Amino acid sequence: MAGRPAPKKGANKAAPPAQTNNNKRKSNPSKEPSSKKAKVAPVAAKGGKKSAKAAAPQDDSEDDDESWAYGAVSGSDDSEIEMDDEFVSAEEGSDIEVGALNDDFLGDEFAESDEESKGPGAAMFGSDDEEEENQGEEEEDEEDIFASNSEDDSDEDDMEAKSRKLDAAAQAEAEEAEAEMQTNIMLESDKYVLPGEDHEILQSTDLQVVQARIQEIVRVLNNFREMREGNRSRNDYISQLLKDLCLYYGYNEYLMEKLFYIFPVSEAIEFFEANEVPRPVTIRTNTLKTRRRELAQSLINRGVNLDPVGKWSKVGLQVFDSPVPIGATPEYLAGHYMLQAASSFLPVMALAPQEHERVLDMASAPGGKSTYIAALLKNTGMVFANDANKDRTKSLVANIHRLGVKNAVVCNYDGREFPGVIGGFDRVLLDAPCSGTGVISKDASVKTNKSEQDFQMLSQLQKQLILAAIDSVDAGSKTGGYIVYSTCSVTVDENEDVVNYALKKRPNVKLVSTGLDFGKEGFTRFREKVFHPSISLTRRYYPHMHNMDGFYVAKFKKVSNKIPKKEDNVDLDEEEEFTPIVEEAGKRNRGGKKSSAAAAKSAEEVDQIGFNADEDEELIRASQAKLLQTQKGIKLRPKKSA
Ligand SMILES: C[S@@+](CC[C@H](N)C(=O)[O-])C[C@H]1O[C@@H](n2cnc3c(N)ncnc32)[C@H](O)[C@@H]1O
Repeated sequence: MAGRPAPKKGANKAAPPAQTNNNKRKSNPSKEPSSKKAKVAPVAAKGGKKSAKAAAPQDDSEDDDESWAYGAVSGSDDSEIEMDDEFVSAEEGSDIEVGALNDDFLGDEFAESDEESKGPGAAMFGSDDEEEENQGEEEEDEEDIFASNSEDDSDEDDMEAKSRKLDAAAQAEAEEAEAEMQTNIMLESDKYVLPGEDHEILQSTDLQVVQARIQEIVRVLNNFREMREGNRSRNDYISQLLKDLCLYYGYNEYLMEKLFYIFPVSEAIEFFEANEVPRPVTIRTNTLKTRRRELAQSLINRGVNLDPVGKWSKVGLQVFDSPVPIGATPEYLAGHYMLQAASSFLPVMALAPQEHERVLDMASAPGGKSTYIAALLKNTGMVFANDANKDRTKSLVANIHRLGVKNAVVCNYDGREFPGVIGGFDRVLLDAPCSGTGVISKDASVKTNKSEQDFQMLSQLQKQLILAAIDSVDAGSKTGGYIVYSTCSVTVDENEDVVNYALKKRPNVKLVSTGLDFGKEGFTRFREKVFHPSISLTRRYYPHMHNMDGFYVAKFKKVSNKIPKKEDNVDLDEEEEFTPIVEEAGKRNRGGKKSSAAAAKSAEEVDQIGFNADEDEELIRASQAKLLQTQKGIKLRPKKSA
């Protein structure tokens, strides 16, 4: 990025749906295009339109849902129509725009190109000066012709001179016609000339120009054989495109490259464009206190304009607009709902906790998923809502109270210390700390604040946490034995790579279907990487495709509590040496001292880690006794050993 000006402010801002056209990002008023051009969003008008419709994939037939027949949900139509109009203009304009931008671009390009090496464009477009000169000559010629026509004294010399002039005029006209033909040929073939490295246009902060170039390059890449210039390689175009995308959308180069290769070219741009548009506001009905129909009715009575989030959820509502702050209604304060992104319902739905189970939510603050788990358990069983960040557990506790959750234990451990803290869960959710590349529309700082090192550290942490999550589940659970891993990131390093690592390190788990009936399959190959074929069972969610935050969900079934020893584990490279997670946690825990009972065991002893019911019972009893003694002065007699 050396020497390149900082991205324009507007490029970083998440624009509201109705503002996704490039007017928002215009930086050079002197290059203001026609009104038609200004309406065109860069390639992703379609994505924007989807966003504007605010429809999850299964939402289409939601209108038919008779439970909503009563709904005073007028107004949603209006907003939709308004947005549609906006985007229809953008789409309608796009065809015309391509040509128009092409012209504009070529004009700029060739006006600035080296005189000596005038390309085809030099002949086609000529400079302003040349044009004036030609025009002057033409006028002179015309005057001459008319003057000569009016003269009576037509001697031979005069005739010859006039004839020569006529020939010259005809020749000039023919050349001009030829040049015009060339112009047309150029437009028809759509050859796109990349700017040279030293070209001034590379430094341009005129986002209009950058946007036009993005469109052109995408067009070339989509029809490379026909449209590429000379023997330019695909990489030449892609490297220019990546620079332009960084400039236009305001990402750092490292992240841009990471995200770009996840998608086919055009789709990548839809993704980046969708990140500029906020996702719909959604809430989750707290079924511990109310039902969705009742909640919807109460909110509608307050003038809130809403709809079910989609057929895939029985508890979600999408709020289009509200005359009252949706985070401060009496229903909110009474705990009838949680303000929660639609994507964040998915891992809990995949986890599918059953009544009376013991569930661990390993990274749970502020508790959107823990409280959903508690609701699905109908306040039976137990949810251990853990988070390593003590400050964040405050909002977790507040939400647990507000929503009337009575079966939760809040704890504050590094997740990697499990199952040393407590194990033998029926199900574990690991909604892992991640880079947040799925929620850029909410937090644009992600575009620039993550380095390569951050990604390495995150993926390392995620790998350690996923092993701890697996080890905390009891494979013998009668109803469960499941682990769900999720992130709000779309990068492969934080998703498929982590899951693949877990499969390698813990052959006692296998992937199973998430039970979610939409979402894209996880990658089984990505660039040079090849993953376990069962990773296709995992699911990816994208803002441009599902109109929800970018998300990833994987579900494992633990088939045995026995962790294979190193020698059984055929596929490990040196760096991935097998160490039971409890031992690792013990070392890490409090300056290398093994603080938990299980962590104190040697690697041999923890052959069969997972859940040790007696040990847990001991720990719980000891902690209850301590509590009774300190708070109520009651001293329990120690339990007689058998
Ligand atoms: C994606 S957020 C969790 C959101 C939460 N599941 C919800 O639905 O409200 C990730 C959480 O992981 C926590 N975290 C980070 N490192 C952790 C660790 N080593 N062990 C446990 N939690 C950790 C962060 O404090 C953060 O609250």
